[in-house]
Amino acid sequence: MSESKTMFGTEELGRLRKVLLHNPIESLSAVSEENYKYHLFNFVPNVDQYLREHEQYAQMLREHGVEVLLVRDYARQTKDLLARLPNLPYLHDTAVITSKGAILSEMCPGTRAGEELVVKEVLTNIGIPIFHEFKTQEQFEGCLILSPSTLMIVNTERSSPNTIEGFFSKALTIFAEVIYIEAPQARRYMHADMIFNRISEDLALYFPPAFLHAYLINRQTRKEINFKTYLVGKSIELIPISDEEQRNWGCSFVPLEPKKLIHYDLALTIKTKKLLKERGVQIHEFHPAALLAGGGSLRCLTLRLWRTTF
Ligand SMILES: NC(=O)NCCC[C@H](N)C(=O)O
Repeated sequence: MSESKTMFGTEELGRLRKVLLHNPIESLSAVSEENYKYHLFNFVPNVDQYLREHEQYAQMLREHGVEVLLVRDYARQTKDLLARLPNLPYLHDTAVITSKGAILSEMCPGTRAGEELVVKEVLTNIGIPIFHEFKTQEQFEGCLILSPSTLMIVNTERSSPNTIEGFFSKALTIFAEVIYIEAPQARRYMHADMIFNRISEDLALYFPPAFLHAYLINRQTRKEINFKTYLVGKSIELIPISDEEQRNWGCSFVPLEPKKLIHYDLALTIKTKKLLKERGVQIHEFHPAALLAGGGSLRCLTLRLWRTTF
């Protein structure tokens, strides 16, 4: 395989090398007292402060050796769309990058519709092919790669079960198995990273009440499983987080490398931080204020393009 072919893909749980971010200079001031709910914000952001915090986060990634690409440097034909997409910074929801190319989301109707057009152009200009894109009437806002062999898809309020069903066979051309989770349809569980995330090969955080049903799907069979038992059988320890931690994006962190994360300082309680420290986990904390307006975590702000084994 040539070097350029290996410069994207996030299946490996090793080091985070390259990400895509978007600082929403053109769109954020459009979010007002009248429309912030329509725009899926929790409150009206302080624009200057939001952009400052976003830059601090980008700088933190660079200091940890991560290459940071910006949407504005790669969007050409779609540049005009940047002014009307205030949620474009939450790039994590718009695509998942495999070593075969991007699984491009189909954002729900409303304020986020159209983000995928920008992301498609940007990824193409970066040199990342599109492995799969959905039809315009479908709904799919991301999934989680657990390992080179396992993809996890959660049915949330931002996806349609039919869309997910139609994607299984394509997903199974890359992954040996798909874990499909039915979660409660509520904003607090809007995307998969709100209920589960892996810290290393053998450790993960999760919010048990969100796992209503879990299914294991491979090319031959489909069966209901107990999510925890299945992962414990693969020697993965699952640490449950509390209701409050889940609401504070407890599972939604950015793994820099196994057992080394960037996370909001307010996401986890002292008790969980202690459990993680005892297992050798290092957390680099970031304090958000204006960033909280958008209702997303640092992970949501980060489209991970490339991770390597080491
Ligand atoms: N993965 C995530 O949970 N993303 C956060 C997205 C926040 C955005 N304002 C939204 O509601 O879609």
